[in-house]
Amino acid sequence: MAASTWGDDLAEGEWTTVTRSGRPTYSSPARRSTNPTPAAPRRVAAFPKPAAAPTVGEVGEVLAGLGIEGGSRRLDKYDIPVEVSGEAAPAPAVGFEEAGLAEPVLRNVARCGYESPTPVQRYSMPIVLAGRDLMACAQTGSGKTAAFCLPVVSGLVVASDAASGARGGGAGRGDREAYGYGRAATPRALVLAPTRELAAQIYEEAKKFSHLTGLRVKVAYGGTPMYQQLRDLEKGVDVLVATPGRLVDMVERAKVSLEAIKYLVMDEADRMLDMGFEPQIRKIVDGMGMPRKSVRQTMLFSATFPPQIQRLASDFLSKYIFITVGRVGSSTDLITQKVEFLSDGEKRIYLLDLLQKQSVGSSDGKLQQPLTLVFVETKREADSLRYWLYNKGFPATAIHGDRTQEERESALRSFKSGLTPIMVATDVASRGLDVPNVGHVINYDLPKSIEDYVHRIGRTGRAGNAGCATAFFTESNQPIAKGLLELMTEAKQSVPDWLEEYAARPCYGGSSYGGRSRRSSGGSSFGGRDYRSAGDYSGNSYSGGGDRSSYYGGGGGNSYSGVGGGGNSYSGGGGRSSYSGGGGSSRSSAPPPRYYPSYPMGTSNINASGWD
Ligand SMILES: Nc1ncnc2c1ncn2[C@@H]1O[C@H](COP(=O)(O)OP(=O)(O)OP(=O)(O)O)[C@@H](O)[C@H]1O
Repeated sequence: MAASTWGDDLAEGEWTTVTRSGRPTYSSPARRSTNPTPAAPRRVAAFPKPAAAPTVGEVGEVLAGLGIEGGSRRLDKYDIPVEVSGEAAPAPAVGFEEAGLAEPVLRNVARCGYESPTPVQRYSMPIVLAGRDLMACAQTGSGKTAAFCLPVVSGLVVASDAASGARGGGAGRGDREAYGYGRAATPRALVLAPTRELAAQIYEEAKKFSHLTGLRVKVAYGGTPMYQQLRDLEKGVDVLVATPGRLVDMVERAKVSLEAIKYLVMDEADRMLDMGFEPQIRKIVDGMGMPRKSVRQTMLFSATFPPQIQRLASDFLSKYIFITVGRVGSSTDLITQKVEFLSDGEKRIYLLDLLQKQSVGSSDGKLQQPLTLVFVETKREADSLRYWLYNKGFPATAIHGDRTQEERESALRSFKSGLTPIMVATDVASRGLDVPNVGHVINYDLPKSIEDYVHRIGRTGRAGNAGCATAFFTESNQPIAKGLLELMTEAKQSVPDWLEEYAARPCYGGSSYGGRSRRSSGGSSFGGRDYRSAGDYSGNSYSGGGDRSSYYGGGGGNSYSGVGGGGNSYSGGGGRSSYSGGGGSSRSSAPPPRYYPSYPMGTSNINASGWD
């Protein structure tokens, strides 16, 4: 192919992403049709959907290509356990209307095409609307953003209406009149997120939920000139979404005041309170004029909440309610997980093998590739692997902290659109990013902590869709073996014998692997059970730890039994590993836990003789 210098600049029309028909249907992103919008229950115009690469059904084809059955299953109902602890927790809402959201917010929910709330939304909305603090642990892709945005936006709308009523109607929302050029912006809600891309994503969601409410939603993150963001803030802000570093900078320059904060939300809260961010977070919450915890309302959300982080987080909360949705700190059942034992030297060849197997060839020589995220440990490796893949004929882009913000955004756009369906990433892309229809997450380098693994694989299998994740395990990953074994067993995945052996070995290095993190590495403490009830889960429980909540759909009783269901062989070449997915935890007895490459493959797109 006539490759351009970089994956991001890939010439149009050369590659395509997987289509339902299996035929190559590549066209420029501008011409590509958008996914059908689900029927809105209320009569309002739906928000336009951005052009996205493959559809849900198409991801199913990817899984089928990898030998996994049932991948395209769209779940309408999902039986999921919910646990609630804390004093006098409000009952969950059945639907958005029953939750008590303000009318304009309900219209925006309908515009988004959301028919019924997900479990984390059902439980969170009444808690937040009742003015309670909340720590919520819910699986990746389960709708946490709306779970905090909707009640916060609704609360602000109601407060603004009350204030404007007290003033005798009149102008606008809230204390808009108090703003002016040169004055510090005084948001009433602050949402903190650990990465710029996640802040930008939450901002877009919050804007949708605030549409036609009169609320002003603004965003502030680093890597872009501050003056533009400041000019925007000077026009007034009700909801500010920010990364901690840029926010501290703005407050120190007296451009933003935190004195009017009524709602404080930390998304990916366990990451935010990990060693790297904690000092900044403490400064923002305790040292920059924000109202104290009994005055403001504080909400912490994540898919993982190690007990030691919960303990730390409880400093910021007042008489809070804790909810866990889904199995404790686990990955979702929607993701079929597989782990391969490799040496470092085998990784690249194996990766090519995987990518090749999931490529679907077509009559005119074009290849189709599902959206695939490849996680590596270092920025250098991200660049190096991306070049290498590109030279092997795979359109890849990369995202990591050494790229400029413009490059990062361009990489993400290129990935989302399917122009470069492979994205090599460091952990900067592991949390929160919601890219529809990512079919495969490959942990080329496993992370040091099991929480990071949970978040990484959570980039697929989102919002009721299926996905798959493959991990490359090397000798040096032994510290994570125990956590991985527990996680995979709990998610009813096929676990190779060798992983059990590694998990049983004594692990030196303890729970602060590398000495840089409070997070757990290999142990079982990654979960989300309320640390206040450790060992004795009896007190103040709303549901008694077993309410089963329907997911993405009203009514009930359908229970989801796991992805796949039947011993499909994943690997093809060599036939060493079974990728059976659902149907109960199984132990596959793996012959020698080594990878024997099935190359050369004689494919049209890979220069099989040119591996390095
Ligand atoms: N009630 C709903 N009905 C249908 N789709 C929904 C609903 N709520 C959220 N979604 C969609 O589900 C997807 C995942 O939501 P979101 O990004 O909030 O997940 P998350 O729980 O924050 O995931 P992560 O832990 O990875 O950050 C989004 O595309 C969102 O639009």
